[in-house]
Amino acid sequence: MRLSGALYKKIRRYMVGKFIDSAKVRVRAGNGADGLAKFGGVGGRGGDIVLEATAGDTLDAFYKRWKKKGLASARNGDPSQVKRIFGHDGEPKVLSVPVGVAAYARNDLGGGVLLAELNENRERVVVARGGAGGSPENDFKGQKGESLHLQLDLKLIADVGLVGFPNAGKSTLLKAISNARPKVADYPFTTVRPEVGIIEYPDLTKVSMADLPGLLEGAHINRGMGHSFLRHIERTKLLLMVTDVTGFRLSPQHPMRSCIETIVLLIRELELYDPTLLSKPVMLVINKLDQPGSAEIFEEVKAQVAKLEEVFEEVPEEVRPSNVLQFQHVLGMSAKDGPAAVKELKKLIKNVLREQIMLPNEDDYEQGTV
Ligand SMILES: Nc1nc2c(ncn2[C@@H]2O[C@H](COP(=O)(O)OP(=O)(O)OP(=O)(O)O)[C@@H](O)[C@H]2O)c(=O)[nH]1
Repeated sequence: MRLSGALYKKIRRYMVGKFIDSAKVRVRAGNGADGLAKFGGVGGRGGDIVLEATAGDTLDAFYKRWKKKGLASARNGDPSQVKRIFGHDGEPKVLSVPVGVAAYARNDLGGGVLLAELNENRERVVVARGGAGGSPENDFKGQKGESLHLQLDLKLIADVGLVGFPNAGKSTLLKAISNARPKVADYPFTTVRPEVGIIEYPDLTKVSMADLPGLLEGAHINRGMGHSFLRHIERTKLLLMVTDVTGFRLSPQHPMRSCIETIVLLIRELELYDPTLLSKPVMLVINKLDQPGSAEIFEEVKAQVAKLEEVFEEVPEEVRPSNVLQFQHVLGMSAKDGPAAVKELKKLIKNVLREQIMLPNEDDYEQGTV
């Protein structure tokens, strides 16, 4: 096998998409207003900072809304006056965030404390409390509102993570197998943000599957979308490697990779990013079997992946993965043919996950720390 050539050649800029799965903003809740001691008047309470999950909202939009200002603040309470003895409370500030966000209060050491996770549309959470109004309890002195550095992380926890080079058919597969309706187009990087679909089974089992943007050679060094989404793979229970039976070529300036080469390169990328990733169960889907001549290639590749150590021996040292991977299943299909074509895959996914259920769930965020 020839794998030399410009392996880490520069990727054309316009092809490199971006998605934001983490955003920061400073928040300041309103201060409580002073009370009027002489008449026993109570000052208004400061407004809270509230996060509200909105389906369809994105962290990109949140980032754009707040990046310039950098600070979101709620209104202070109104003081108690002779005319209005109970001062009005300050309006809360409601910040719209995407569903699936985890909110952390950052500390000076760069760590953070988990404040809340918003997993339902319209779910609301107060992240900074407005100060109490001045009253006999506090000597009629309005209290300061809380302020903190807020970090929002898009928490993508899916059971299954689809990985593969661009254009392998991951979005098409997700569409065929789940309720997700991702955008599919005939050019690389259609998937610019992880899309999650739910696979439903007749026995009501539900399995979530995330389509992660196409991996690139060099993703481990943050090429393409690199780390930003490899991070999400860490939290999945099962990896589904999707390859195009006809191979992959990023552009005419890049070398053509055969199907088996893309498999080796994918293993290498995942391993270089985090060797423990490959201790998860991995299934291999060889897609686009409707292409002419693909049946023979499929049989050949199937035989090769059964003896990966022999394939690795032929690979130049600089791209050779260190560990031989054992795929749980190797499946050929044409995702384009829709749900019937992925029936078998659907069954296998459930079986593999069933076997894994005995394992501890390492995927969740550790409560309280980031
Ligand atoms: N012939 C054939 N084409 C397919 C099949 N599956 C997907 N395609 C086509 O391949 C192209 C890429 O499919 P996508 O599903 O967008 O691929 P992807 O892996 O999600 O791509 P990225 O978003 O770039 O990572 C589209 O034109 C699909 O119609 C298949 O089974 N057979």
